[in-house]
Amino acid sequence: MAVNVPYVTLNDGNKMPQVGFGLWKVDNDTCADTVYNAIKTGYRLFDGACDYGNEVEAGQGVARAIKDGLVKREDLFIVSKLWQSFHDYDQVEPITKKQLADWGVDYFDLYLIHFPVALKYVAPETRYPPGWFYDGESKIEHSNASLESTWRAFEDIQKKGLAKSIGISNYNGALLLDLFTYAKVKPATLQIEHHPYYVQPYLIKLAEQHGIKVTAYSSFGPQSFIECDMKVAADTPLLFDHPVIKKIAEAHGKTPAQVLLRWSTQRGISVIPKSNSQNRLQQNLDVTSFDLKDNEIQEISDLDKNLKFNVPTNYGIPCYVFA
Ligand SMILES: NC(=O)C1=CN([C@@H]2O[C@H](COP(=O)(O)OP(=O)(O)OC[C@H]3O[C@@H](n4cnc5c(N)ncnc54)[C@H](OP(=O)(O)O)[C@@H]3O)[C@@H](O)[C@H]2O)C=CC1
Ligand SMILES: O=C1CO[C@H](CO)[C@@H](O)[C@@H]1O
Repeated sequence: MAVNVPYVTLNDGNKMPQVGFGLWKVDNDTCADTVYNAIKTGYRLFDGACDYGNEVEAGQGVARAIKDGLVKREDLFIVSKLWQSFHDYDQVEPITKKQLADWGVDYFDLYLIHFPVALKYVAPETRYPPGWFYDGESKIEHSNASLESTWRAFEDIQKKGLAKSIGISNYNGALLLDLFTYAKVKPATLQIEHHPYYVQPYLIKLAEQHGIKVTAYSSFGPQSFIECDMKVAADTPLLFDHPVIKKIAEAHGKTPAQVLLRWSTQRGISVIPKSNSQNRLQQNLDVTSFDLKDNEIQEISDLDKNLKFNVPTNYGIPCYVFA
């Protein structure tokens, strides 16, 4: 049976499901079916990106669900992101339109600046207009497109109705404060890495003080410590194996994954887990049927190690803006 998820109200009045489905690492050949099944299971928010390379297939899943009468377009909340190589003011509207065409829809519910670092690919290319997408061989340079001009382009695509809400991802506190000096429209959401090993309480507080809703990505933390600094990993169990998480999961008769998602949603933070398994997809959606006690939330928050693992390397070009 499909599960109903709660909605959060954004600072522009739009309503966003608090639990969504993340599309990173969803294979192209299974993506349409995965999205279709997720809709059937009750997912209404899909978190995509140009960089994930599966927006066409995700759109096919959406189109099939609409054709079969499972949902209407307005029931869905489609999120996409601007990739780093499209930050120039003049690139933003054309690439947004290209991504909308890939999805087969005429507006995004939310469009985000993916990373606050502008790049340019100096190369011929295949998938996008010349120089617009990485071909695996070209030279990459930093671009001098300012974040202010990219945000201005975002405000303009919102005015044109291409995105109902606009937001940012991977901004730190300093970049957020800088944005407040020039933004006419405040971001509706900030999407960041957020799990018990990387809590970022001050950044979250700053966003909340300015009415910006936070979305957590990588809610389960690293899946293997090969992804992290091994020195940190030595005394750091995977979150699914952590005794505190396991103890709380057992106390509630839930899985560690559900506890990790509930730790965020109960504090007003949205989540976008991805799963290729129908069973896990179903269980990740059902995160609000239990409440953690205040001391359990605190115990989980106390696991913080300031351990960020999702650091984009972008083929050797520095993109690290985190403190
Ligand atoms: N803005 C940004 O820069 C970023 C955004 N994102 C977004 O966030 C989404 C989620 O982040 P991501 O880093 O992929 O991490 P997730 O937190 O979604 O973790 C995904 C991993 O957890 C496994 N998993 C999922 N559900 C369960 C469960 N119930 N029990 C056990 N294992 C489970 C999945 O395996 P399996 O599929 O086998 O179930 C997969 O290996 C992305 O899809 C993307 O949309 C992610 C990173 C950066
Ligand atoms: O969103 C994403 C998930 O993380 C990856 C690695 O940092 C990014 O490249 C990707 O765009």
